[in-house]
Amino acid sequence: MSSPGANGGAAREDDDPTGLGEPLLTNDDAGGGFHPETLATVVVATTTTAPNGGNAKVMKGSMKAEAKDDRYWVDVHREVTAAADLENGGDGGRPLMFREKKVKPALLYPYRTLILIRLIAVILFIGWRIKHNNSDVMWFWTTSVVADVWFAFSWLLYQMPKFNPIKRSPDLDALRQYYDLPDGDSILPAIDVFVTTADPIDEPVLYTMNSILSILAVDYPIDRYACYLSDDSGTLIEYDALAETAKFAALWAPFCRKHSIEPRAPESYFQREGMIYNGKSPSEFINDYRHVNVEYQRYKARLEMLTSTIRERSNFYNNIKTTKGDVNATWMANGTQWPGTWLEPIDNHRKGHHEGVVQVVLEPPNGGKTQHDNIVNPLNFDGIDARLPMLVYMARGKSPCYDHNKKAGNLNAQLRVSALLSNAPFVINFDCDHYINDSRALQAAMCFMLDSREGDNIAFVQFPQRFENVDPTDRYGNHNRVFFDGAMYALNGIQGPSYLGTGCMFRRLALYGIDPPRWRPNDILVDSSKFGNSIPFLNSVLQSLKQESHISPLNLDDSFIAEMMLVISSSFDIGTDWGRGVGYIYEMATEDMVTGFRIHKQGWHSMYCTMDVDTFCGTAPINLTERLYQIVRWAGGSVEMFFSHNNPLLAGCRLHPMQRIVYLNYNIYPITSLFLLLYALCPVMWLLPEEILIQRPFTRYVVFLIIIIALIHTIGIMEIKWAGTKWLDWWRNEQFFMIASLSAYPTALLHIVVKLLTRGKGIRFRVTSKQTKVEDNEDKYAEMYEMRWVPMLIPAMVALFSNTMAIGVAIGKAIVYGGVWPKTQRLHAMLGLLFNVWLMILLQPFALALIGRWSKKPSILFILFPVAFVVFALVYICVHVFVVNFFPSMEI
Ligand SMILES: O=c1ccn([C@@H]2O[C@H](COP(=O)(O)OP(=O)(O)O[C@H]3O[C@H](CO)[C@@H](O)[C@H](O)[C@H]3O)[C@@H](O)[C@H]2O)c(=O)[nH]1
Ligand SMILES: [Mn+2]
Repeated sequence: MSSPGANGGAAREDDDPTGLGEPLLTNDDAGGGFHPETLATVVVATTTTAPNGGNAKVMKGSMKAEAKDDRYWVDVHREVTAAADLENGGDGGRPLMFREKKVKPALLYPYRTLILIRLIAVILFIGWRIKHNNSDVMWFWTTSVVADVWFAFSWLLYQMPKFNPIKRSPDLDALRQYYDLPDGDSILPAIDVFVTTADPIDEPVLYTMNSILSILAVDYPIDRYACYLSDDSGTLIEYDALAETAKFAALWAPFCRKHSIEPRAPESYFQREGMIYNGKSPSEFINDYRHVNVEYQRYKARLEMLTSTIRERSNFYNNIKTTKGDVNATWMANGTQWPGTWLEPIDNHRKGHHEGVVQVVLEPPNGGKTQHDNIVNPLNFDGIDARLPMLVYMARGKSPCYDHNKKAGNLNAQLRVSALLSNAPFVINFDCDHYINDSRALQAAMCFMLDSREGDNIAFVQFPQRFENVDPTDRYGNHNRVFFDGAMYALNGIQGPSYLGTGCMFRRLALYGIDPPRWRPNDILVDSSKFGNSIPFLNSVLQSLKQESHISPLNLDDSFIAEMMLVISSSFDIGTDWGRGVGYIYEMATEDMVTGFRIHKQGWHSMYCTMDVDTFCGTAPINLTERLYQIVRWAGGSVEMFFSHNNPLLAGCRLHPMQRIVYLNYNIYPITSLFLLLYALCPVMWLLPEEILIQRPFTRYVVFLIIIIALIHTIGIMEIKWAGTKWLDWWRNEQFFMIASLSAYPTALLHIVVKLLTRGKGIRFRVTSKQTKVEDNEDKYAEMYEMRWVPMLIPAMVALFSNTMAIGVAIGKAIVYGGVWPKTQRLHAMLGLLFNVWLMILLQPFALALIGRWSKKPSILFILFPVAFVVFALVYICVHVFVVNFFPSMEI
């Protein structure tokens, strides 16, 4: 295993810090050999000028990240005897490789009790409302009681599965002990790593390549994993970029291994400041760093030039190789025509209509230490493994006649190509904008897959999604911690987390629709009606069943290439089980949730893995409209699932009852928005001349509401304690639920209704726009301040506007009538306003979005809103005076 320890042993331990001109560290330890583990804290930081003119802060000390606040968790000790282990399907000799924690009883029991208390309070409340069916508007009363019943029901579905949260973390030492051989080799199983990209413009190549670099430099036996990039645009840019990346990786990967660099995505690495040096060659570090940084800048420049490089090259070849009048082809560097999309698109060479492409960019390492004999490395990589894993570019074939099934189709094509080339028993997939932030990631996932207790029953190991481009106040709730931590820890205590689309390692067999060991029949049908018509692929499935894999020297002869073209052709899936019972599931806007569901319903388990350092990191849409589009897709996909054969109510008995409730909750939560929409428009009642009350006695009603809302918040506060999130995360979640309820959720529901009525297509997968390059001086969050108008924003606009107006009118009315209103009416007005203000606070991020660049100072709302209230109050008073004088019979 190429762990830092393994490499470092052979690396030179030259600690002389003076070579840098300034002392790097002043610690007694330094003289007698540097032991990073023993240095508790950062020692001394020094600043050297990096070649690009920026400053590279270098620190030395322990990388041991401080353990996150574990005050609310206790260890679960599960002693596993060899016999029990065998019973569980283990091999009796394998160690336990992950640790489990559960919430401390001192927090867990009060938490559960409060949930029960709230449930009772809600039942009493609804009972009370039904008993006192006194309202000024009967239809509204009825609707609101139905709404309250719905709220209670959906909240219960949401809260119930959280009765037993579990936190799991990998034990990497145990893994090393068992899988590292004394000679430095390793017997870890093979992994196929997938990256998907849809387009080089919408998804900047630099992000994708950073993701690839982080994979090529990951800490896993180099000959035991392979990396596949599947490019849905089929452009030569992605392929050439990958070739450039392979060249740069020959420098980057050994540099990372030598100096234990984290993270191993260079763009993020070079941007981060104050990193702690944890490698074993500090004296060579600054020099190496400078060199690699210069090379990285050059590599980036080459990536940026790619379009023009390809254009010039193509012009050259078109001039010499084709006669006038011929179409202008796009040419590869080796002088052959690119089979995919061309710069000047024509039929068969345009996006959505082209042949499949598979190009092996890096062959599997041959076992020797030098893979790139032709590349002379100027740095001293003695004793460092400078090899790179196998790297493959692919683009599936596309034709206008067939549905491509978006990301799911892309991943399935990757599954098949990798089956032919490497057929690893485990696969892990990444979105192109997510990279490995902790190089131990793949080992971490393995700790779960190979654990002797439950390993064999685990279909997938999901890691949290973390984002690095989000503004510090997380205005649009992008971090989604309530979901990624709260909800996922909770699922960990049942059958396991749902699949979240990226950063998830699968057992290949589970993706193939094979049952977990407990339920696996003796003879499994592997035939073409299920898996498609390719004999080599069917053979690979049989091999997988025997847990065999091969990353061996490739024999890319014509028949093999033809076979690869077959399995990625646009029609290969037709008439097979792909996208239904096999692979990632089609026909849903969110392939992730439904794929996870399909696997869970077969009885497989999944695990949620968290580490001290964020394992993976990605980007999120920080523009409100983009964010809402994403929500429409997620919500739409969740509801769509209910109306498909993947309805959780129809799933067999292998699905845990609580897990069923979890999926049911995913299916129905967007419906809640319809009732919220209704309540949000209530303030319009202020515009009516008379006092209108939904429920009488109104004061008691509001008191009930306050108690129930306060209980939600108290439960929320307890939840953030065990989930380890911040109060702001939770609050943003509340706010964003309201905003989405007035925009994205109803839109998603509308889509589904139209789909069901017209039997048409569902919500399309609109690729989330990625932040394009930000110039140094430019505002990093410029995207956030940009308002993009779309019809889906209308309900939220109306709610915000009518609330503002209602508060203004209410103030006007209080001024006009305040003196004559009876005391109870004054109280009612106060309580009603409380509701308005509450809604406004929830809609605050939306209000900020509306004012665009002005929202750079969010406190401006404290001026804008009062001004609006005063204006509306004045308008009301004027209208009132006008009406009183000229239309005395009217009342307003
Ligand atoms: O036709 C397509 C469309 C998308 N993708 C890829 O799918 C990934 C995710 O797309 P993105 O637009 O970034 O979606 P997000 O909203 O950011 O993705 C979230 O939501 C998706 C489900 O809706 C999950 O699949 C993702 O993992 C999850 O991060 C990217 O790598 C794309 O390249 C394709 O390969 N082909
Ligand atoms: Mn994304």
